[in-house]
Amino acid sequence: MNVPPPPEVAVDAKQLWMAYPGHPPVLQGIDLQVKVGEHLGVIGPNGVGKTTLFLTLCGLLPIHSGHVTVLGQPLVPGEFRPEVGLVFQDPNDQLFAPTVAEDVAFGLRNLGGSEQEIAAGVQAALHHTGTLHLAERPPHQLSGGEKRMVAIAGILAMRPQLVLYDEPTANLDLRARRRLIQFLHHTPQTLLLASHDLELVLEVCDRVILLDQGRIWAAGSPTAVMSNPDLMAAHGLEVPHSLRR
Ligand SMILES: Nc1ncnc2c1ncn2[C@@H]1O[C@H](COP(=O)(O)OP(=O)(O)OP(=O)(O)O)[C@@H](O)[C@H]1O
Repeated sequence: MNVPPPPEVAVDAKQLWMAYPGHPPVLQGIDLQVKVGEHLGVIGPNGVGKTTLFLTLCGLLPIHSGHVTVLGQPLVPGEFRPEVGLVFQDPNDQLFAPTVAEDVAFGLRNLGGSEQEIAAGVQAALHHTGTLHLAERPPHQLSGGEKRMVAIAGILAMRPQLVLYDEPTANLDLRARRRLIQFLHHTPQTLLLASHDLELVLEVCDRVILLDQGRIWAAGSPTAVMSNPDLMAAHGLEVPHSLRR
């Protein structure tokens, strides 16, 4: 049997346009390649299309025009791809089961497999995210930081190769944020990370794109892009403290 080689490019978008029905286009000709294993930051002011880009790349929104492949396969809107995981901006959008363990098991169960395999997958994901001690707790009683890590566990349980994190440090205290940065820094998967937390992007990402009005205005190393005061100011952003002279 001929097994195709694993893709080297995790995301390949050419002239991607997307518009919500009855509204002007949000994504206006995005050209983007993300290599397998890369950690890509997506920065830009409010409302410029970061979340829309992520939802589109996960197949949750229809494409208006353009050509996109994800992990070597053409993107088909509406198709569930367990190898592509999205961690939502608000963990409350993701967590709904009566216990943390059941929540983390949900996606795995949809993939099939024995109860033993599901239990092992849940244990591994909880362990990996440092949330094993929360297994029997109801998700709605958890703190914001705990919810975030449990939401991540639910995605990682499905063993994705590409994970998109939308504002992962929103509402986290300093300690939870630091723990998450360490976690993301060491994550082996290809990672796309949209955030207003520019220090997070600096610590976690190999490369960054600056999105504004649905277009990419700059791409390069996080230090090079984010230390450019004119570029940052032109797009309503500030050079992060650690890059100020
Ligand atoms: N369901 C929808 N219907 C119509 N317009 C929408 C919808 N969802 C988002 N938008 C609009 O699309 C644009 C891009 O929104 P999006 O959430 O992708 O921006 P963002 O860059 O992630 O913003 P933020 O940094 O504030 O999270 C905004 O103008 C928003 O109002």
